[in-house]
Amino acid sequence: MKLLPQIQVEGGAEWLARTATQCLIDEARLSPKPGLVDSRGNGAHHDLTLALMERSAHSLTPTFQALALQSWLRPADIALRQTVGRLGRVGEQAMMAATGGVNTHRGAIWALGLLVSAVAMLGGEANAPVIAATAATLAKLPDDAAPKVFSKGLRATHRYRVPGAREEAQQGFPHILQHALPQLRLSRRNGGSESHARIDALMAIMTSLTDTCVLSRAGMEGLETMQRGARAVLSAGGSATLEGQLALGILDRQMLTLNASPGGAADLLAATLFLDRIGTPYFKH
Ligand SMILES: CC(C)(COP(=O)(O)OP(=O)(O)OC[C@H]1O[C@@H](n2cnc3c(N)ncnc32)[C@H](O)[C@@H]1O)[C@@H](O)C(=O)NCCC(=O)NCCS
Ligand SMILES: Nc1ncnc2c1ncn2[C@@H]1O[C@H](COP(=O)(O)OP(=O)(O)OP(=O)(O)O)[C@@H](O)[C@H]1O
Repeated sequence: MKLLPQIQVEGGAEWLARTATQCLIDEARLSPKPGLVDSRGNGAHHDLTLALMERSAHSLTPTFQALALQSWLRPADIALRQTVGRLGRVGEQAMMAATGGVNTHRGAIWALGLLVSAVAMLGGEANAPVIAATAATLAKLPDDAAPKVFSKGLRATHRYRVPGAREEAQQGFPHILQHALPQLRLSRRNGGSESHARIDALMAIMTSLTDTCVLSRAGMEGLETMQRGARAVLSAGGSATLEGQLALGILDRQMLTLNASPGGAADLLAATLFLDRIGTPYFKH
């Protein structure tokens, strides 16, 4: 691993932060996403808009930059875990200040924050499996300074005995590595547009994620509807095909009827786009 002058570290951190923000914006604009905020509208959300999501994404750039700078070539230890936890909470405050108190990106700060830190720990250059494994090592460490809050996500994981956002990270983001990235690349190879490939990657996540946003709002019926509907889109040939688009339309209507929104899957799509982009390392530009 090469040691870089501070100016290059700062440039690398800035690039990581800008890339993470751009992935949040790309995710938010991508359409049509069932139940979620997209370029068409607010989906199942009454307090979210695309403009708010974009404002929130921009408010997080300094947080991602600070995470990258503080993590640069550092080992995964308790001291770094505490720093990352503190910066993540500062990011949540910045998000809340930018949105007037609306939760636009809590799950996304968690997933992308850990991945930005992991790339920086690896000196700015690594492949997706190594980055995800490094992020998992960090996520598994305890953060004693974390306030003991009983969140909606935690309540859903206890009630339904399923893994949530914490576990997804601690397991090394299996929905990104085993579902979303392979589907993104397969759909691109099959000649679909970039938007179709991204929608298919979202569907691949939704086929099996236990998304606590969906569970909190629509229970197990909502989760099963999401997983079944996403499988139907992919087995119809994906969103580039007419059959796939029909299945996607059905799923969209079902999610709206159930007031369900796969916010966790959306976060993991943004994180997938980030890992996909990091495949072209900054220092090789
Ligand atoms: C772990 C987090 C996401 C809290 O999770 P929890 O499940 O308790 O609560 P909450 O309902 O507030 O948020 C969960 C969010 O995760 C996303 N999500 C839901 N289900 C899943 C899933 N199965 N996999 C991944 N993400 C999911 C959704 O966006 C959801 O809104 C996070 O807010 C946290 O604890 N942050 C502490 C700061 C920190 O340590 N940061 C370090 C990295 S920056
Ligand atoms: N395009 C998107 N549309 C909606 N949510 C998204 C989108 N992208 C990511 N998310 C994620 O979804 C989460 C918001 O979901 P939700 O509104 O269900 O959370 P909540 O505020 O805890 O619950 P509620 O709105 O039911 O009170 C955010 O943490 C965010 O990271």
